[in-house]
Formats: sequence, C-alpha cells, structure tokens
Amino acid sequence: MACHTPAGSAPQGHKEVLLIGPPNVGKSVVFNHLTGMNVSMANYAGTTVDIARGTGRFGEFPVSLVDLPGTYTLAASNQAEEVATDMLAGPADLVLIVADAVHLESSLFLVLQILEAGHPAIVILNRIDVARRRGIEVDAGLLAERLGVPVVPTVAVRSEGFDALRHEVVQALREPRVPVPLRGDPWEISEELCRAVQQTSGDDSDLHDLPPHGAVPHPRRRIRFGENALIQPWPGLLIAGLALLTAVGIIVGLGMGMRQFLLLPLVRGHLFPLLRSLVTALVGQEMIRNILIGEYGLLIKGIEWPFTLVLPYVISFYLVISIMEDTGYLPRFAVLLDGAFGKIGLRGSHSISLLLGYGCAIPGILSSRAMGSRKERIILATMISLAVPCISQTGAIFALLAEANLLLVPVIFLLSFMVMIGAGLILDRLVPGTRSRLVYEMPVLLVPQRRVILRKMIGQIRHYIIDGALPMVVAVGIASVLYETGILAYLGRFLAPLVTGWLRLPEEAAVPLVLGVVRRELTVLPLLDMGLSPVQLLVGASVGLFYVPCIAVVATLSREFGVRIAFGHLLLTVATAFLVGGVIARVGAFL
Ligand SMILES: Nc1nc2c(ncn2[C@@H]2O[C@H](COP(=O)(O)OP(=O)(O)OP(=O)(O)O)[C@@H](O)[C@H]2O)c(=O)[nH]1
Ligand SMILES: [Mg+2]
Repeated sequence: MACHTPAGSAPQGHKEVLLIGPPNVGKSVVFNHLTGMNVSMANYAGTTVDIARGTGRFGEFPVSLVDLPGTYTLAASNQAEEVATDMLAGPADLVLIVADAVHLESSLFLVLQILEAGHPAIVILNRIDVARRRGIEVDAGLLAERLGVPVVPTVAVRSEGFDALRHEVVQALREPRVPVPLRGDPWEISEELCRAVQQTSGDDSDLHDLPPHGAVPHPRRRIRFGENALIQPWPGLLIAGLALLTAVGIIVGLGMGMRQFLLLPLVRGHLFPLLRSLVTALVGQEMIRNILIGEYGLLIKGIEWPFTLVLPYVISFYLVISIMEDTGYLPRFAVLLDGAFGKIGLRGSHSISLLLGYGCAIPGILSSRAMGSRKERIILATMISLAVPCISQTGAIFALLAEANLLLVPVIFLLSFMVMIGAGLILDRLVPGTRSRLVYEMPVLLVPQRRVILRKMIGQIRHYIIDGALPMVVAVGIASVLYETGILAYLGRFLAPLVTGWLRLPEEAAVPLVLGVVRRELTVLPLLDMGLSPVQLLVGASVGLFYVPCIAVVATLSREFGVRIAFGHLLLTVATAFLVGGVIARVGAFL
C-alpha cells in the first residue's frame, strides 16, 4: 500500500474537493491522475481504508483533493466507510461523486444521498469502457439534466475524459451551485433514472453474472459457466490451488533467478571488490575501514541484504499480487475460503488481508478496516503480526534456508500456518465480540492493464526502498558500529543463556535478536554467514519468523487497537518465538 498524506485539512488558500463513491469504481485511479500521486488501487472493494490527500491545480484554483474509502450508503457499516461519511458531513467546496457506469442503479442510489449533503457536486461516470463492452450506453447529458449537476463520462485507467472533468471542476469552483435534491424514495428514483438514461443492447447477461452487492450470485439470474466456476468448490478449489501454486512458483522462481543470476554476480563479482579496494586505499583508520567493509560492513551488508537478497522478492511478489489484484480474482478466492476461515472466527474476505500481509504487515492489518468487526480485526492482526512473514523476511528466509536445504523452506511455512491456525482457534474463543455480517462485493473480472500494474509496482518498490531498505541500511550501519566497538559482543553475552542454552545457537546469534527489533528481516539475515547446521537454521528461521514485529507494525497495532493490545502482541510474539525455537532445537537433537 502506497504512502499518502494523512487527513488533516486543506492547506491555506486551497479549495477542498472530495472524491467519493461506491467501492471499487476507480476513485483512487482518478485521484492519482489528478494529483500525480500513487495511492493503492485494486480490483476489489475496500482498497482505500483511510483518507489520502493530494494537491492539484484547476484553472486559477489550487485544490486539495481527498480520496475517500468507498461506501455503499451513507449509513456507514464499518470503520473505513465512517471515514468517508464523516468527511462528507464536514465543509467541502466541491464533491466529485464517482459513479459506476456498469452498476449504474446502485451508484445512483448513493449519488442521490450524497447530493442531499448540500455540497456543489459533479458526477464522474467511470468505467464506460467496461459498460460499452457489455452493451450498456448511458446518456450522460440526460442524466446531468435530471440530477441537476454536471455528469462527465470517463475511462480513468486510460485517462479518458479528464479534460472535460477539469473544465467542469473549474466551472463549479468559479460558480458553486448547491444541487436541489430529488424528492422521493431514493431506490425508486434511482431505478427510474437508470431506466431513463441507460440503454442496453445485445446480450447483457454479463451484467447479471455477479451482482454488485453480495458474494453469491443472484439465484434467478443467468450465470455464465466461466465466472461461476471460480466460486464453486468444484472446480473452483482446483483452480485456486493451481493459481496459488503458479503464483508461489513465479514469486520464488523469478526472485531467486534475479538474485542468483543477475544481482549477486553483479555485486559480489564487480561492485564489492571495487568498494573494498577503494576503501582500503582511501581509509587509513582501521575501525572506520571495518565499519565500512568489515563483518557488518555498511557498504557490503548494507547493499547486499536490502538490494540483492530482499529486493528481487519484493519485485516478484508485487508483480504477481498486482496482477491478481487487478483481475478481480482475489474476492473469488475469498468466497471459496469462507467456510474454512469461519472455523477460526474470520471470513473468507480476510484472506485478502492475509495475502497483503505477506507483502507487509501494515497494509494487511489496515485493509481489514473495510471488512470486519473488532473481534475479527484483532484475530487477523494477531495472525499477521505473529506468523505471516513479510516479503522482506520471506526473502531473508529463502536466502538462509534454500541454499542449505530446499526442504527446510516448506517446513518453515508449514510451521507458520500451524501457528496461524492455532492463534485463530484460541483467539476466536478468547476475544469477545461477533463475526461481521458483511457481504463482500464481487467485482467484474478484468484483463489486467499493463499501465496499472507498472504504476502499482513502481509505487511498491519506491515504498520498499523508503520504508524497508533505508531503515535496513541504517540498522546495518548501527550494527556495524556496535560490532566494531564491542558493544554487540557484550549484548550477545547478556543474551547468551537464552541463545546458547535454550536455542542451542552460537553466541553471535544474539545479534539478530537485537537488530530484529528495528526490522523483522534482520532477525534472519545476520545468521547467513554463521555456518549453522540444518536444525540450527530451522531454529534461527523460526525464531526470526515469530519474533517481535517491526517498530512500525507495533505503532500501527497501537493506533488501531490501543497500547494494551500492541503490548500483548509483543509478549505473545517473543514467547512464541522462543517456545517454538526451543522445541525445534530439542526435537531436532533426536533427528
Ligand atoms: N476498465 C476500467 N477499469 C478501471 C477504470 N477505473 C478504474 N478501473 C479499475 O478498477 C479497479 C478499482 O480501482 P480503484 O481506483 O482502486 O477503486 P476505488 O474506487 O478507489 O476502490 P476502493 O478504494 O476499494 O473504494 C482497479 O483495478 C482499476 O484498475 C476504468 O475506467 N476502466
Ligand atoms: Mg480507493
């Protein structure tokens, strides 16, 4: 999930313009286009869960544009929707209501409610490309006349319709007009309006394949085999299994390939020898030389770990996830898992949060805002912060285990699943509260767009470099100084009983436990050059896997659920890490 500026209010002299609409209609794509920012967009409901603010210029007006979480109605039913309705209740100079040309009627229902809020408004009629492919034409002129506000048709992913939109925004800011709300039952009006402005031609059965609301297709409506097959246990589960295997295969294969054949030879064969000879020639002072190119050399490990061991997996993971997100397949996968997830107090839709957690825990935890009760969110956050390795950590685990023994990799992931399920089962009984009744929207299946995938990947890689790689470089720098000054050895001796006695690892394996507090993958990477046995590798990897979440994750937990729960997570993760590590060390001794 890309970074965005927090809510706040519009900067002085800026017009406040809100982007609001139902989930998954393309609000964030419109926002990115108008502001030049790169907030997350994906083909399922609930991608945006908080406010993103960006600035742009429309004619003579500097504008502060706000991207809001999607909402079906103004009677908010979850935390993400509340954010949207609260903003609408505040002051705004203009509201851009993004409507879906494919599901016009339900969009109009929301448009009518928003118009009642009494802000000047423009309706953006998005996704007209998909609507046209389905034989749906919407008379935007007539709709504008009936609603009493401008209606601009757009294809946001292809930047179509934005000149007209900019023109209308400038007009609306110059001469703000509060729309006159239509009187009557909003459902009846939207149905009547929809009939009046929408013409369907040819076979419009696609329209009814999967309705906008509800995970299960409407039983009275015709369903095409192709799409329905994905959410029936047979052959849906087989297809899901194959899709998952292919995804893992591509992530691992591509990541390893980039690392082994491209990045490692490049840095180890060319860059490092160059850096070593440069530093040796230029730096006379031994300690500084060692800090730069020694055991934890900033110029060696600070480049090798974040950029050659982890970055390839970040690239391959987000390539695969971006494609999956953009097709709209993930919610179908979620429907299939609903039954299994029900056993651990969750819903199938939470599988999307878990999947995002394999990238980074923070978006995984935040995404549940749009889909769950507090109980479900706590269970999910615990599973993620305890047992879901983020992509950096996965890269580190691969680097540690795959070269020594490829079989150790499935063992560690099996362990992670077991702990995850165990935590779910226990917390379902312990945490008070109910399961949500939320019905999950089923988006239209779309062919992924190269431009969108590229944009998402650039956003994720930039995000990794700023929030992942740079802190890692700083941590390596600190480790290097601590190592060369002997402080690390002192800390190691302090932790020795736990490390050597309980975990049966060499004393120096205390180092990752200290560094891991900063970044999770640092609980694993320093073990690389310690010549550990297979059992010790497994102990080290599992301690690293379950050990404390990154500082940023603890801060997120505390903000979302309170300090008590964040502290509880710290205790739980440390206890689990040492318990599992110690048990493996003892069981391993018999093997
Ligand atoms: N074909 C087509 N796809 C679009 C268009 N606009 C957006 N999309 C796709 O629709 C999906 C949803 O886009 P987002 O911008 O994430 O939607 P959102 O309204 O912000 O969604 P939430 O944050 O979940 O409320 C993405 O996969 C986009 O690539 C469009 O005009 N045509
Ligand atoms: Mg969005």
